[in-house]
Amino acid sequence: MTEKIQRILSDSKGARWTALFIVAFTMMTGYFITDVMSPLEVLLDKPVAAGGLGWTSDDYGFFAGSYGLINVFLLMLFFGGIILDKMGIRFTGIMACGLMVIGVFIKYYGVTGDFGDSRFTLSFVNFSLPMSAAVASLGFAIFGVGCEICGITVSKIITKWFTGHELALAMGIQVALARLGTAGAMMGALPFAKAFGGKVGAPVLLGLVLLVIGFLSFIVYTVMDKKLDKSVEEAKGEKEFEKEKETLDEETDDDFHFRDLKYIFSNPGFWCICLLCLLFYSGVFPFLKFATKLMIANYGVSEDMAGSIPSLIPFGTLLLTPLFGSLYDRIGKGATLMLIGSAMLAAVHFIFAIHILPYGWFAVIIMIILGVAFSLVPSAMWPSVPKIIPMKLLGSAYAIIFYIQNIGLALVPMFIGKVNGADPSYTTSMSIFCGFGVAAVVISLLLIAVDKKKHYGLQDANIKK
Ligand SMILES: C[C@H](NC(=O)[C@@H](N)CCCCN)C(=O)O
Repeated sequence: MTEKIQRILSDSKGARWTALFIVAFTMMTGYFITDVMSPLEVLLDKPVAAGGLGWTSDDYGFFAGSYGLINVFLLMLFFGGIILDKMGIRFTGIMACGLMVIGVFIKYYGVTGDFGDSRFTLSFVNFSLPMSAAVASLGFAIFGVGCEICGITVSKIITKWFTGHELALAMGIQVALARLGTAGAMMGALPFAKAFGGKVGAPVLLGLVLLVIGFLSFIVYTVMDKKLDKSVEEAKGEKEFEKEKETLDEETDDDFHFRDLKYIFSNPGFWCICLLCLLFYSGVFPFLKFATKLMIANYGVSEDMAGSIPSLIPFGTLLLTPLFGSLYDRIGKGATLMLIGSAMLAAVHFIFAIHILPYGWFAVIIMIILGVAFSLVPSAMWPSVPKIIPMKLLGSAYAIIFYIQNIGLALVPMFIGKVNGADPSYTTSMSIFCGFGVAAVVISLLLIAVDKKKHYGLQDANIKK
């Protein structure tokens, strides 16, 4: 057994943590870009003559939701999972990073180009956007395809290196670093734009530069990935090692068959996780897009500080996601962690909806609680998927979960943008977000029941003693 431990690269602690930090950095740059425009709504809606882009809250809602448009309507994320399982990690990761860079480039052109008063109009569906919003949305949608495919690739990479080791902790740390990207964007984008004369393009350009560095770091990872595969190949000949290999590396094309997808689709635990993911994340990521303006409108926070309060959510998750992940590794209770997180999400949005204590300090406390919820659910949800789905289908499984989640990420901001236009008090939108939390609680309870019946082991520790 000891001899075996020295044979695959992923059994070296140093190697697997290095691999993790490299790909986590790539993801972090992707998350920075995802939210770099979230605190900028206050600049975007200024008239063009005043240096803004003249977007309405409806335009902004469309832009925010465009992230998931191609993923959802062209099924790109679904195909991305199949590409990942068929073509492997290296090809898919590089393709995804390339898409992210192209998307941000277009988005940058959208927010900096001179489009005058021109509009993009589809009269047959009564749809019209300022041209800058249309171009930026196109870029964001292409970026969204790359970012989501990169996300499932990174999840598969972590599972490949950490199965049988600190899987949930590793996933927790990756998610935490990604949140650092979100927090950096939420806190830094508005001051950065203001430092450049209120130019929306400045933080986007910064994000583009970071993203290119993230792309380069993924290329470095592909070298490690090759080495891991080689080490597995070398050990392949040894009989006692065969079984381990099956679990640890499923990169070979012949292992994936389309007919196997029915295993995913017929799995009730998988559907519970999909629904929970859709509901929970619909209550968090789209909320972040509107939270800065909510702080100004309902909590009297100054424009300069307003982005810092929602940034407490991702900042809070920095420590807590790995902490809860490590708890899950050692003690288990993954499904219970998801239930508690969902209940906290519902409670927080309920408090926002009823407008009690309209003070900045109170908003800070509520955001911290939301940060805890946003650590609990992801730290347990993502490492639970490999307990339900075999490794060779993991890319497809994560892709389907992300696909369903993207329906929320695309449609909820568009809907909330309209709702906020009609009810600027935020009561309606916060009640909708609260509804997502309540529904997530119901699904978490269902997941606990299904786990009991099917023995997935969601309540068991991940580290085998
Ligand atoms: C790991 C997980 N990622 C996702 O849910 C992504 N589908 C969404 C990413 C949105 C920002 N790019 C998470 O962040 O918890």
